[in-house]
Amino acid sequence: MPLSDAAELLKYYEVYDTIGTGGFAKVKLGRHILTGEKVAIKIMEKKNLGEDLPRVKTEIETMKNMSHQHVCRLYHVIETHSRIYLVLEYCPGGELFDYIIAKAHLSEEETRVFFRQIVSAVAYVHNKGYAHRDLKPENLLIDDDHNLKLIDFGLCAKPKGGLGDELMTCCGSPAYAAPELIQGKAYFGAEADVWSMGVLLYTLLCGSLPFDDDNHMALFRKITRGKYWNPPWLSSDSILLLKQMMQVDPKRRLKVGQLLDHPWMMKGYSSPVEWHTRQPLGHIDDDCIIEMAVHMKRSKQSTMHLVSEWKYDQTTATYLLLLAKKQSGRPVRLLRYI
Ligand SMILES: COc1cc(O)cc(Nc2ccc(C(=O)Nc3ccccc3)c(OCCC[NH3+])c2)c1
Repeated sequence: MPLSDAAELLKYYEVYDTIGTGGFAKVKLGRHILTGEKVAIKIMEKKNLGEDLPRVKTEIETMKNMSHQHVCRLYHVIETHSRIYLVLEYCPGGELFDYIIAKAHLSEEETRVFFRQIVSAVAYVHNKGYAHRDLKPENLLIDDDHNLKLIDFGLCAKPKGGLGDELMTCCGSPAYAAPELIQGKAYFGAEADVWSMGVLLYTLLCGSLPFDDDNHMALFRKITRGKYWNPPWLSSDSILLLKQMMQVDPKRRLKVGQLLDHPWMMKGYSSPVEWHTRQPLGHIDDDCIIEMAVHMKRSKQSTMHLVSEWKYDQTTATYLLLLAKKQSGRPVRLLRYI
């Protein structure tokens, strides 16, 4: 990578090998020097983004508003002459997609643990007025506590008038796309996300896609028909929930609110899905502020003020990574000798 671009990144991070290459981005492993915390660094060449640049800007603004235990966290945005770097939460368990493949399919119990986390993340995103629109196992990563983190808000939308407004752009992966979306009809993002979650639930329980075909048109026909095979190992409760989520008519489809305490979701649990965030954006942790104040030789007050500006610069990254350290039970300490 050209020195000038990398120099800004290398001021704050050690950069290791590439762990993923996507459409117009690649993801490398990294380590934040000051806290020692591992991170994922999404690297995008501006020249390759072309007309997708506005979409990336949208994703960045969306992520700045997201702080939730099941949403991958954005720590730092570095824009240089030719690149945009996103420093993101480290999720060493890899993709849920690979996890399902490795186990053929998951038990109903294990699926329920994961699916409650997915519903928690999606309910939070919807409550913020966004629809994700690209829900699939590839966009759910497993962190080092074996919890799921929702990633990739590149296709998410925030309709001007809130989720009550209809969307038009057709996007996401066809196999997970709702019938109304692939028919080019005006659709509600929240309803389309519920369909995709139904497809996701099916892949977790069955280890395959409910609607699949190499031929695009054949796939579209299957989705609009809405008929799929239920493997013999599915419980009748699972079959019912899948049916309620993969309703071709979006008005007959389950709402996210009904998922939170759905009987299938409650089996073995005593409380509905907790979708509120455990790390509200406004809350500033005292221990982290004090450690930063000492390190920056600033007053606690001025450090608190600086962090509260949430510029997603080195200050934001240092604060959030110190907080991550504290939440993982590691000492709230910055490297002294620098
Ligand atoms: C909001 O979070 C986002 C947004 C986005 O646009 C992209 C990503 N992508 C990420 C984030 C983290 C990882 C990661 O930590 N992976 C990893 C780390 C250690 C071992 C194995 C995987 C990431 O990985 C991409 C490759 C996974 N196949 C992508 C997050």
